[in-house]
Amino acid sequence: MAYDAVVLVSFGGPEGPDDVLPFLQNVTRGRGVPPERLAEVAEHYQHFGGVSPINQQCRELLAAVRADFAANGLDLPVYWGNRNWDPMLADTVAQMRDDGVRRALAFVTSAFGGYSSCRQYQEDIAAARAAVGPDAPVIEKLRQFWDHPGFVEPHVDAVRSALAQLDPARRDSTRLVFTAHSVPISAADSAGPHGGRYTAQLAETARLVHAAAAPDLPYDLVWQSRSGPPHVPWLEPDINDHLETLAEQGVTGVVVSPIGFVSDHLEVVWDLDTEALDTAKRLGVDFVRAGTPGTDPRYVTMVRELVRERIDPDGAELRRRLGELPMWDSCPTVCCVPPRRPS
Ligand SMILES: CC1=C(CCC(=O)O)c2cc3nc(cc4[nH]c(cc5[nH]c(cc1n2)c(C)c5CCC(=O)O)c(CCC(=O)O)c4C)C(CCC(=O)O)=C3C
Ligand SMILES: [Fe+2]
Repeated sequence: MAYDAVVLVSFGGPEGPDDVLPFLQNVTRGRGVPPERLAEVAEHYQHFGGVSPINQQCRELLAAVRADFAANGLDLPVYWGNRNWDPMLADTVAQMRDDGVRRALAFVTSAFGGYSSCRQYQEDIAAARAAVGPDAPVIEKLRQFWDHPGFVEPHVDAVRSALAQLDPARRDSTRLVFTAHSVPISAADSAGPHGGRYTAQLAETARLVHAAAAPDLPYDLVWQSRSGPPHVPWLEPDINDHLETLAEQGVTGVVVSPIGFVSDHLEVVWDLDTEALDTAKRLGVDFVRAGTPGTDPRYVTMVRELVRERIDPDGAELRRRLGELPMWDSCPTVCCVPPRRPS
């Protein structure tokens, strides 16, 4: 199968105060997020002048991937389109069509399975192609990469350097805490071809990062950034509640590693660096947040490797991974079927 382009597909974020509300409307259209929650999140964005860091992070990743492709003789143009904000994916796909692209591979900025992390991006791609029409390029999503060394190793190093900032004399009361975006329990239950994959993959990433970075420390996997109406159950505990529990147990310091994310976007700089940090301060717990892959060269190389896996004749042999959970290239149609939303 010949491919003639790669497209980076991401979430998108506002880049000024006037973008915030229309962006949030794009994110939450038809998703039953209460207006109070929306107002609260709008404030988080306005706190940063209405600018989410995510688009700039995508520009930097795009530049790094283009440079890496060029340096390694991979002669494919790299495009970029978002789910929720400019550059919108449909505009990007129209540009790809105008440039004569026939068949492209999509790198999505989420490592995991699940509706929000995987299936919804495939729906975004399908909707963008439908908007462009019958001559839109075919676009195939690259595989999930929760256990790829190019994703795991930057998290490992980030945990190591975060730990180095805590008092070594209090290592006995230090805890490693991994976080990921909470999702409705119904979405977690239906993640992947047989359900439960979002949490299972996160548990595997946590296990791999813990084993390589700090095997002597106890660790937990908890959740952040819960949305939705209060009566709908989401994955728990929340990081803030968990910090309370840890403080009660006598924990004096935490390294918080957001393994659920690939860059320091707003869920990281607000929900962790602002909110969770405040909670930890109030509890008298030392708190260091570990970094995310961002444009780590190993992560950038991973993008090229995922593409090579699919285009090289010996591609299957190129697959690097550290975990043991089942892995697949294209999702079956029954994968991550969106749960019915309670009204
Ligand atoms: C699993 C997951 C990821 C990780 C995978 C991935 O990376 O895609 C993720 C990432 C992100 N989520 C983001 C932002 C938002 N997510 C929201 C709402 C929601 N997220 C959900 C899940 C996830 N979200 C869900 C189930 C909802 C409820 C509404 C719905 O059913 O869809 C809302 C609405 C307001 C609110 O928070 O209630 C916002 C603004 C940003 C951008 C940050 C920035 O601007 O820098 C990023 C990277
Ligand atoms: Fe989200």
